[in-house]
Amino acid sequence: MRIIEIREVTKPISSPIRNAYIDFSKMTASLVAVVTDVMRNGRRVVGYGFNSNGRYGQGGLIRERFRDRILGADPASLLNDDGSNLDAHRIWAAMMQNEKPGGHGERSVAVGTIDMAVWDAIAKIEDKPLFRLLAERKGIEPDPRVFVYAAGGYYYPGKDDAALRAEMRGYLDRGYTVVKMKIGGARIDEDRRRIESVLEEIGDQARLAVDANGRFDLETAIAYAKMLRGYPLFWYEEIGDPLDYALQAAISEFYPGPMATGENLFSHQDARNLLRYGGMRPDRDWLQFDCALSYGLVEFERTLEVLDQFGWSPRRVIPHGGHQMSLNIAAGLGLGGNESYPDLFQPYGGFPDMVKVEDGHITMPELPGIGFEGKADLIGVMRDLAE
Ligand SMILES: O=C([O-])CC(=O)C(=O)O
Ligand SMILES: [Mg+2]
Repeated sequence: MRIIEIREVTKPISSPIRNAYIDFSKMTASLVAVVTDVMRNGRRVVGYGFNSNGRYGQGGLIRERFRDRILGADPASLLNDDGSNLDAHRIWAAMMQNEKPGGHGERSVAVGTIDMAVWDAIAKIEDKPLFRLLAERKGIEPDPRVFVYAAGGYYYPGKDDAALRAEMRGYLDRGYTVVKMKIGGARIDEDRRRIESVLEEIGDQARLAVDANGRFDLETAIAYAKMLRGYPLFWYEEIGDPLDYALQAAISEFYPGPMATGENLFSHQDARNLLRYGGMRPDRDWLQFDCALSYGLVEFERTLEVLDQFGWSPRRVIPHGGHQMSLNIAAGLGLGGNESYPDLFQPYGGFPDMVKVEDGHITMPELPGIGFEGKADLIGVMRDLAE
């Protein structure tokens, strides 16, 4: 058994939307295929992965560094002890040889994208859904029913409050019970008006989360905290710079409600610093580490160990990114749920075609691997790359 090829293509996932920090007019994503020599159900096993939105495609790093380390390794050194499957931890170690510590953002997306494809291949070789494989390996029961929330509410040229309300209404109509909108890309009085109009639209049918995308300095963060704490929000997300743990800690003095952050922390060491210094409260706050941006599931398992050491339940993690990899981790390892972008970042985001949102939850289908084969538009572009 061996990996015979690794392919990468960088694809556009652009749209005219804008958060408080960036627009997505030039956004790209890497799509990766890990091609094996294994046959299952009459097909060659190919694992697929892609990186989450918000960071650009990583074709250079994947093609120039990480692919060749895997393909150059002794194939037997990448297998599990009995040689019956690939071993994600050994493949990860092969990718990371000769890499210095620190500086995680430089390579964590490239490694995380390949790691997703490796796990897809491993679960397909076992002919099981990834979430079942993960639970089985950990000796726990999977929970195929996963909480999901609808992320959107971006700034968009010409978008007024009526369009924002209509967008949110569309999420409620599709079964979501929590919706998210962007803040910090307009003046505070304008954001207050946008928030009030969404709250009026959703009434008691849903809760609202707001996301500042790391835009605020301390003064602005406090001004928003004082404004936002008057509303029953689901969470106040990514308030200041992702690495400014002192700012995050300071805001808990001003904002008693739930806060969320972590989508721009890319290693278990960064996660540990957040828990050490960020003043996050395990009884109400949320962590949003996204494996596809942060060295993959091999590293995410280390992050979950850090959480455990600091007394945090995996239920407090609702990853960023809206991809099926995190859905599998949520169902298999007991996370609190997953993000979803019902109208954005297609075909990469979203669920297999037969999956419906009901009362804010989805139920995982029984598809081998991550489940990409259940999403026709997605598996179409994947197979174009490698089959
Ligand atoms: O706009 C983005 O970069 C995405 C984001 O923060 C989120 O989904 O929480
Ligand atoms: Mg965010």
